[in-house]
Amino acid sequence: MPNRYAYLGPEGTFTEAALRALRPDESGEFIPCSGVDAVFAAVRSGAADSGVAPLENSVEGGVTATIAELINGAPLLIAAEVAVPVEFTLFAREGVRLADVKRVATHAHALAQCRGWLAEHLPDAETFTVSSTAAAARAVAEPGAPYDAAIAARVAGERYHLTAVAEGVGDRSDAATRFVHLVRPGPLPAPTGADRTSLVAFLSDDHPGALVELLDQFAVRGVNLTRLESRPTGDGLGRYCFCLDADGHVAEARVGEALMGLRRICKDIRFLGSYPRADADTELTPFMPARGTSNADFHEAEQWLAHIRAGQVA
Ligand SMILES: O=C(O)C(=O)C[C@]1(C(=O)O)C=C[C@@H](O)C=C1
Repeated sequence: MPNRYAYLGPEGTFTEAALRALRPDESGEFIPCSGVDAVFAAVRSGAADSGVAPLENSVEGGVTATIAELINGAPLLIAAEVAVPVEFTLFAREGVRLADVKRVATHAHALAQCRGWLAEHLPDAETFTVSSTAAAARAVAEPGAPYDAAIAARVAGERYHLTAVAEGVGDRSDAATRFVHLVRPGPLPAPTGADRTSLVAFLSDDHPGALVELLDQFAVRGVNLTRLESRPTGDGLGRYCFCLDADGHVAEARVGEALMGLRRICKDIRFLGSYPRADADTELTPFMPARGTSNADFHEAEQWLAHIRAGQVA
């Protein structure tokens, strides 16, 4: 049976482009979902074997719907990631000129990345957010569409037979979104030497320095953090948990020990996976572990302790 992949649809989303880049086989079945929550639900229920969702954007930051699903509900693991460049085009039905555009639809994250362009070129246009950029393009293509134009990926414009009214409407031409491949809990991908570990930490109590203690668990073991985001737990104002991405794989001593340190000081930890880093081959500066924090250093110290415990004190 081919692999069934759930993704934020419909056809033509940036998420679909991410899925095409991520999937290990060419034969999979694509299951377009109407929201990130539906992607998670499909993977959790087994309706899909895995799913793809956007996690963070280089301009607008974290994708709240994905982060909320990762924190809450039945746990899923991140098995892989990919960064996709996001370039936005303003699409309309044939014959519509820029001056005719009064109502623009797109995804909230896309809108946030095109605000400057819209303010300059369509200052009077009303904007509407829909479930995805491709959903906006599809809606514009329908007869009697409630919108004049959609901001979407080039493939979405082609898929729904729209005409490009303006290209490169994003405020940053170098914008990129990081997508994650979600699976039900199971064996972890093997370490590659350039991996990332994601988790959510729930503090035991609120006291001065609580966040510093948490960060210290990584710092003293020479583990580099690549993302730290606080999200409300939902248990009342001022109650937050912390979503972290760290360099390295949980199979590495340095990362494993940091996680054990967190386990000792936190109320709860949700492990979200260790998986190959998408930017591994673009890394310019090789990672140099701080003194005493290389995997070899950890291994040597562990052996030393084992000898002492075994009564083999030299
Ligand atoms: O609407 C889409 O095409 C998506 O894949 C979602 C999404 C997002 O959630 O940020 C992905 C990349 C772009 O930043 C805009 C929208």
